[in-house]
Amino acid sequence: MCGIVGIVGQSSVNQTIYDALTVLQHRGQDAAGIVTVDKSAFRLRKANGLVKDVFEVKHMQRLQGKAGIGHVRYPTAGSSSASEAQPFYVNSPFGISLAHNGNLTNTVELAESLVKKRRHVNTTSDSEVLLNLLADELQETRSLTLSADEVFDAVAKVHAQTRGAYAVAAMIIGQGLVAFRDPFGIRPLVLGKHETPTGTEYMVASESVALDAVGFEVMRDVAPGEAIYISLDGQLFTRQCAVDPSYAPCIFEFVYFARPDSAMDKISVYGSRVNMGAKLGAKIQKEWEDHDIDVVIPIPETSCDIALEIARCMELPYRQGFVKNRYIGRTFIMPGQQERKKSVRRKLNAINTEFKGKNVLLVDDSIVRGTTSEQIIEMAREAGAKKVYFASAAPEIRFPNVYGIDMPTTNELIAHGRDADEIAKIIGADGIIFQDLTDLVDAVGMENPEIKRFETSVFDGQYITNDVDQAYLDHLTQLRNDDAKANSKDIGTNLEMHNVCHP
Ligand SMILES: O=P(O)(O)OC[C@H]1O[C@H](OP(=O)(O)OP(=O)(O)O)[C@H](O)[C@@H]1O
Ligand SMILES: NC(=O)CC[C@H](N)C(=O)O
Ligand SMILES: [Mg+2]
Repeated sequence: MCGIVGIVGQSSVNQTIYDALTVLQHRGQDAAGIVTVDKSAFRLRKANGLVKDVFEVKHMQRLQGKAGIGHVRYPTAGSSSASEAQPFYVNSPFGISLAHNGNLTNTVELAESLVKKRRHVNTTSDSEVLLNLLADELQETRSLTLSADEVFDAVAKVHAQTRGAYAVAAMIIGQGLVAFRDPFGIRPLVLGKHETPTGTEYMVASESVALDAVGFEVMRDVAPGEAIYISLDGQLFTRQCAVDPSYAPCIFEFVYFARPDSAMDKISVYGSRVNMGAKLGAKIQKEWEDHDIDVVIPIPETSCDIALEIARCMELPYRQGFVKNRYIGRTFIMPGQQERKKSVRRKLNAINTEFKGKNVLLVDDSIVRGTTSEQIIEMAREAGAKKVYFASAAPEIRFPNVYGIDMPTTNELIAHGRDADEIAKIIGADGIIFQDLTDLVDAVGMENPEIKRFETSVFDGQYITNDVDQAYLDHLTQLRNDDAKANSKDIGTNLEMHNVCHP
């Protein structure tokens, strides 16, 4: 899902960006990077790995400057090679560095158009394409000092050509920080500030929790299609740059990706998860009137808030039957199925006494590939459970995601072409129940009734950008099935190309 941060500060920003990235680590565990503006030069450090491993003291010392951007990566396009870690850099015009959360759906066409404009894209990343597109539009301005309007005009032209999902923070050397969000606001972006004796500092980030953690006050969400420009002397400008913007934020952010202590588009992630629990609890009671469930047990970590509410609604005990190893990251966003599979048992362990002789209802936020549920049910039985029921706070996921979640192929989705009974059989559950899509939309939407629509394509196959057809999905399957990804891992480890990235 990737996390992005951008700051124009009054003093060194390296530590603040680092701290913000650690708080956004749940959005991407594969690679991390920071770029700062040190007078007239960019300082860059990026590599594969977690934030704590990528940045050593020597890197932090080199990341000087009062403005910068940062990124944590969960690859959803291109390869997982270190050369596709972000931020990306182009030297003209000015020198621009860009961090992107999301996924473009017309990368191939855009890349072809850039070739015709004699622009070189050195990796297979859609984010590098986006950077070159922005650079190309800024190139048109010809002025040595950019006005906010010139920056916004360039963003408007980027919107006009780009399809898909994108929340972006880009630093233009000698000028300022530009941040923008796609016209549907599929990916989140929030703006905040911090008053200091020498002036106001501004920050953009994927989630409000990043601002909270570094002492910035949340001002508001960046609107769909809107761009924010903060000049390096600290002036804030904003403009709507899309022709027909309308809200359709990705509902999966609320189901799984975002941290519960974040608010996105004025929707409390925690609140929406509690609502999901209430809706699902009511459905279970209605559909399984004579159930024999003894206890509700969450599958840590994301589902805990949901399971607690289900238990409350059903007047059943809630018990933490699984203990999570805090040193293992999120399994769903790991790059390969082998790794994901191995990690479940390393990550979660059952407390036998909580299962012995009981009929348990296991709760998860979602079932995607079924990697977690299948192994967890096995563990529950090994721990002595009599019957194991399963509840998912999201409906059946039957369609690929093309907007920044790595679910590119239908075949890997356990619910694709299967009904609930068939899914229960595969994962070994005695019964399974899924949230209805209308209930999920209500659960999230009731936190902010102003948002009338969400991006729900993984559940209903309706792609909001209207440009996704079967041919595109087939192309994606070819590009990003597990075998293709495994083969492309080592391609292009060309970090040394980046002249500002020292070892
Ligand atoms: O059906 P699957 O393909 O297994 O995917 C779904 C599971 O993956 C996620 O957990 P994850 O371990 O990534 O993170 P969490 O600790 O935040 O729950 C999600 O919360 C589900 O448990
Ligand atoms: N999850 C994301 O937002 C990924 C951003 C970009 N598509 C990449 O793969 O690097
Ligand atoms: Mg989970």
